[in-house]
Amino acid sequence: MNETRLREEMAELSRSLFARGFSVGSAGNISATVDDGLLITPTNSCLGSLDPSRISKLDREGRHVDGEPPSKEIFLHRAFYETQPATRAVVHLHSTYATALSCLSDTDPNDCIPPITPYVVMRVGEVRLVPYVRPGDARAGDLIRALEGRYKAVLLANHGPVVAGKDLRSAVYAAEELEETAKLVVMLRGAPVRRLAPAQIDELKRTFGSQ
Ligand SMILES: O=C(CO)COP(=O)(O)O
Ligand SMILES: [Zn+2]
Repeated sequence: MNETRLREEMAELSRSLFARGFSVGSAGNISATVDDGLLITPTNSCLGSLDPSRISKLDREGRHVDGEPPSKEIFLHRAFYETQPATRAVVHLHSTYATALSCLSDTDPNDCIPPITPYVVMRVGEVRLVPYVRPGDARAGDLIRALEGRYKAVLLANHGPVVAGKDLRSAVYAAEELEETAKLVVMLRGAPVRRLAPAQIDELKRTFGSQ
């Protein structure tokens, strides 16, 4: 996909997320790689009304070369690209239910989202909790790098989800799947939930791979 089309797709998918309440105000940020660097939503921008031509562009060394100033979470996004060669897009939201799980003190930090449906296994996988740092703190990048690329999705404690994908649409769909599964997890709190069995999870991985 060429850069012009990718900019348009970033604005379209962002608008769709905003329209459905996955992001409010100026919360959240989205990035995707291009041949000579990466595109990322401008800091303090509203995902509901991005101007494709004003999306920030950084070169391969991380220098701001075009558009408005980049999201302050650029460290977070770059850490995913640095540790996951197949990742081409990263989506960070403050979507309600995933953020709720990121605030609950009894969320298992190694297994924030249990494998309760096939699609969360196929699109998201295991989700790790990343300790709290303030929004825009470069240490978020260090915390992601310490995971050595093992997780496609994480929850930032008391903040929200971050999801990586092989392209922009995959990352957005995975972020939506994560949010809807988080909603189920919150709805089912206290109820005797049946997780998918390890053999069922293996079958999904064998059949569908990592999509
Ligand atoms: O979600 C956000 C911070 O965590 C929004 O920050 P930016 O507006 O700088 O992208
Ligand atoms: Zn945020």
